[in-house]
Amino acid sequence: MKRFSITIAGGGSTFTPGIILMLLEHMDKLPIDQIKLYDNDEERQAIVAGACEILLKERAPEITFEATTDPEIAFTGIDFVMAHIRVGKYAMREKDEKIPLKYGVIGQETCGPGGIAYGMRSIGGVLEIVDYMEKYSPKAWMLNYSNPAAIVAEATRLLRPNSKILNICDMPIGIEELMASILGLSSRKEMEVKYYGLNHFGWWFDIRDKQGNDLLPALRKHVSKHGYVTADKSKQHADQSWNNTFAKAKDVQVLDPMTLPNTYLKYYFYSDYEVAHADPTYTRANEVMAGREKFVFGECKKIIENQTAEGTELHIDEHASYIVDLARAIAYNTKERMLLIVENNGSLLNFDSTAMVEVPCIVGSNGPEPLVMGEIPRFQKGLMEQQVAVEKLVVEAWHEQSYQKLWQALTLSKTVPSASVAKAILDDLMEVNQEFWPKLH
Ligand SMILES: NC(=O)c1ccc[n+]([C@@H]2O[C@H](COP(=O)([O-])OP(=O)(O)OC[C@H]3O[C@@H](n4cnc5c(N)ncnc54)[C@H](O)[C@@H]3O)[C@@H](O)[C@H]2O)c1
Ligand SMILES: O=P(O)(O)OC[C@H]1O[C@H](O[C@H]2[C@H](O)[C@@H](O)[C@@H](O)O[C@@H]2CO)[C@H](O)[C@@H](O)[C@@H]1O
Ligand SMILES: [Mn+2]
Repeated sequence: MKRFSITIAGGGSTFTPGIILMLLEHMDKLPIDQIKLYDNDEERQAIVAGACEILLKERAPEITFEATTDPEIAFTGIDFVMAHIRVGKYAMREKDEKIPLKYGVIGQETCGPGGIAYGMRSIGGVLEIVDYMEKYSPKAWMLNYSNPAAIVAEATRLLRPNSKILNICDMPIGIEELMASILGLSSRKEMEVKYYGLNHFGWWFDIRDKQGNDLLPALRKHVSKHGYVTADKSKQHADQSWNNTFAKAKDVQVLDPMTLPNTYLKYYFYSDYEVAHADPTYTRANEVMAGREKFVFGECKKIIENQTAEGTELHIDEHASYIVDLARAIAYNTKERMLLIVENNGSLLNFDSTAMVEVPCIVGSNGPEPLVMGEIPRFQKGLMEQQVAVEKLVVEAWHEQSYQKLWQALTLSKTVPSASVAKAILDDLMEVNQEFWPKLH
């Protein structure tokens, strides 16, 4: 049986150890010959890599392991690139979140001005990795979950139309796990869903069990009272801020009680509430640096110091097993049904055929085949048209180095109240992003 060679791009990510542990757990489904870590920050990656090397030697010595900052070494002889880079790292995420809040506007990683600023940084980084992959391993596939996935996906559609890249997000997966828990099902895989939207901006409109029974009414009843908060404490997020987001889905769902919403719609429907409840001096970036980053890097350092991973608290990121499902779909033509971010091309009948939408697809060796989700209602269509225009304008702004288009993008974002506020935020963001954005004219 063929064993696969994988490069993790963004090797120094807080998610790398959890994903490697997850890959080890699923070796029966996707046998691995080699794992390489690639990052452009040697020092940061060295800590994660040092720990992963020890962990792999102890738990799967048959896997060859290497960490590098050299693209030729990283991308030669591989089958898959799993990409989770964060251009500008948490220092820039903090600025993305805090600058808009100064103007009373949502400060969030992927929604509103913060997501636009992050998109302007990510496009170049992701395209560079696609190009390395195509140069050194032209048959490989890139499984991308670097954010902001909506903007990154539009950039690859427009600027690398023939590349073998699949854009995927774990947020619907996380929410479906909560739905399964709410329904008392053992796994989200017991549900078959119909969903439409853009990344971090979508709705479930049909959810059934394998016998075809309609599960939506029971879920709607629960969400209208508790959002996606489930009684099973083991399924709840460790961070209160995430649990607040899951609870807020209760208010988001009211806008269209016939569907179930993605949680991040709260930033568009309840911007005033979210801004009022944000601390402009301590945002999610600060929470993540003090929480996930400190924990992961602390544990990695302990492993290196002790020269063993025995007793480590690093844990498997089981919900990331969707990445194995995706790799298997390509490798073994499994025809798995998965939500991916793909070119619409008629999946949503009354929507821009060139928009990158999030819809169920059948995934096989030749990539994804989007399923037809039909016509979308006027409310969602209006919201999505506005948001997809923002995303396309950002990509055009990056490509054409256009200040004007980026200003339009910010002005069009539902989270921004006026063109003058958009300009003030843009000028501040441009100032701190000089190292990362193309020069705008
Ligand atoms: N779509 C999803 O479902 C999903 C879920 C979780 C996280 N993410 C994304 O995964 C990414 C990583 O998140 P994190 O919180 O672990 O961030 P992190 O900052 O801990 O890790 C990102 C790594 O990328 C590296 N990097 C930055 N630019 C690079 C480049 N041009 N080439 C190679 N490496 C580069 C950084 O040095 C860093 O080590 C983010 O984009 C995040 O938004 C996506
Ligand atoms: O603020 P962060 O860095 O913790 O998370 C941002 C990411 O959020 C999503 O992933 C969530 C997931 O939806 C949720 O269920 C839970 O399990 O945590 C995940 C992140 O820790 C989202 O899909 C990503 O794109 C974001 O980067
Ligand atoms: Mn996501």
